[in-house]
This record gives sequence, C-alpha cells and structure tokens, in this order.
Amino acid sequence: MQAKDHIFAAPIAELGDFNFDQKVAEVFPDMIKRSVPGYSNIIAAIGMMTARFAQPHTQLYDLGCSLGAATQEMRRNLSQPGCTIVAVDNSPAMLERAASHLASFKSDAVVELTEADICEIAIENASIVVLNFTLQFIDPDKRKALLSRIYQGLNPGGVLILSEKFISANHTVNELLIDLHHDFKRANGYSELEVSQKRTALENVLRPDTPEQHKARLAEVGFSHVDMWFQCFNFGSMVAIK
Ligand SMILES: Nc1ncnc2c1ncn2[C@@H]1O[C@H](C[S@+](CC[C@H]([NH3+])C(=O)[O-])CC(=O)[O-])[C@@H](O)[C@H]1O
Ligand SMILES: O=C(O)C(=O)Cc1ccccc1
Repeated sequence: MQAKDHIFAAPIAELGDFNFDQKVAEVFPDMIKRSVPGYSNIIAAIGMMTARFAQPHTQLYDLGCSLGAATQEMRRNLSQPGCTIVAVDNSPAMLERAASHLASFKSDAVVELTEADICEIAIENASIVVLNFTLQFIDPDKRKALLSRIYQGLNPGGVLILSEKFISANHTVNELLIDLHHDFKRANGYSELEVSQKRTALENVLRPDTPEQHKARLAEVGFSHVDMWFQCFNFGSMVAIK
C-alpha cells in the first residue's frame, strides 16, 4: 500500500526549501503521480522509446532516477544484449528505496544504482539518456555543460528524453497553465494549504525554463532533431536525437 503525501498538510512555521529527504522518498510515488500531470504517460513512453532506441552493448542513463520508475520501465522494454542501465541520484534516501523497489521486479538487465551528482559523472557509450523531471533542479548555470556532456556521450542515433516543468514565454498563458496545474493538484486531493506550501518550498529549488530555452540550448550543444512529444499544462517531455 503506497504511503500518502501529507507533507505540506499542516501549517509549518518554518517551511524551508523542498529537499529529497527520507520523508519525501517515503511518499514519492504518490506525490509525483498526484502532482505531475501526464507522469504515468511519460513513464510508459520512456519504455516504448527504449524498445526503439536501445543499441546492443551500450549504456542507458536514468539521471535523477528517484525510486527508479523510468529505470524499471526501461528494464521492462529492453531486449538488446549487453546493455547496462546507469541509474544516478544524489539522494541516499531515494536510492535506498530505489534498490528495494527494483529488487522486487525480476529482470536480466544490469542496473547500476549510483549515488552521485549528475553534473559530475561520466556519460559514455550511451544509446539512451533520460532526464525525467531532473534538469529543473540543476543550477541553471550548470545545465548547458551537463547537456553538452550528454550529447558528447551519446552514440550516433542515440536519444535524450527530457521531461520538465515549463514556464510559458507568454505571461497570460503562463498564469493559466499554473492555475490549471493547481486545479489538477486539487482534483488529486491536495488542499489549498498543501498547494500553497509546496509552491513556496519549491520556489528556490525547482527553476523551470521555457520550451524555447530548452530547444535553443539543445541546439547549441549539438542536437539537430529536437521537439516536444508530450505536454499537459506546464509539464511535458521533449525528445532530442543525435
Ligand atoms: N544534482 C543532482 N544529482 C543527482 N540527482 C539529483 C540532483 N538534483 C536533483 N536530483 C534528484 O532528481 C530527482 C528529481 S525527481 C525525478 C523523478 C524521476 N526521474 C522519475 O522519473 O520518477 C522529480 C521531481 O521530484 O519532481 C530527485 O530524486 C533528486 O534527488
Ligand atoms: O511543480 C510542482 O508543483 C510539483 O509538485 C512537482 C514536484 C513533484 C514531486 C516532487 C517535487 C516537485
């Protein structure tokens, strides 16, 4: 039975910035499904794209893997021989639960769970790299260098799947998408207090870009085949093929 997310249900005098600690890890599957519109669709599509893009004897990266939902879906759809899934997160609490979560599913695919800052790991011989709602938590000044290393580490024909929270360049549309996202959260059982407290806690931690900023940066680091393949309100996923 999944633990329910009530972390922001009670007025907390000193909220502090959101972080991926034990409390969050315990409720994460519930939290992300009730907070990110289209999350389950995106996870399923990561599996479908794994079946298409995985190349034999290569590495597949899940950067900011949390409990390993994307890793698990890649494993389920991986039929190429000799592949390793490198699942990286810098939260010990997330990785601890990822290990037990992944252990409960039988698979021949090799998974390397790695505790590290994704800005500091080597990316090489890659056919697939997944950044599923992770880049938004990376220091904006470090995003281009990370994406450049991802491009360099991908083999020809390799793919980056980049899912993010977005801001719209149009202020009126941006306000609408934020309101629709909050309606989505309320429809999933979050109270006004929880919506407001989470928004405050994320303010300095989750820093979204516009789709146009993402596309321009991906082109700057070398990708020439880039577009959005899914969007729901201010959340979505892009594909960039090398
Ligand atoms: N510098 C960093 N280095 C490594 N990990 C990091 C870093 N910064 C943040 N993280 C990790 O990135 C993840 C972001 S959650 C990803 C969901 C997952 N991809 C999923 O498909 O379920 C998305 C969300 O919570 O909205 C957390 O596990 C952080 O610990
Ligand atoms: O952007 C938001 O308002 C969210 O709640 C997204 C989210 C989901 C799970 C952990 C952190 C942020």
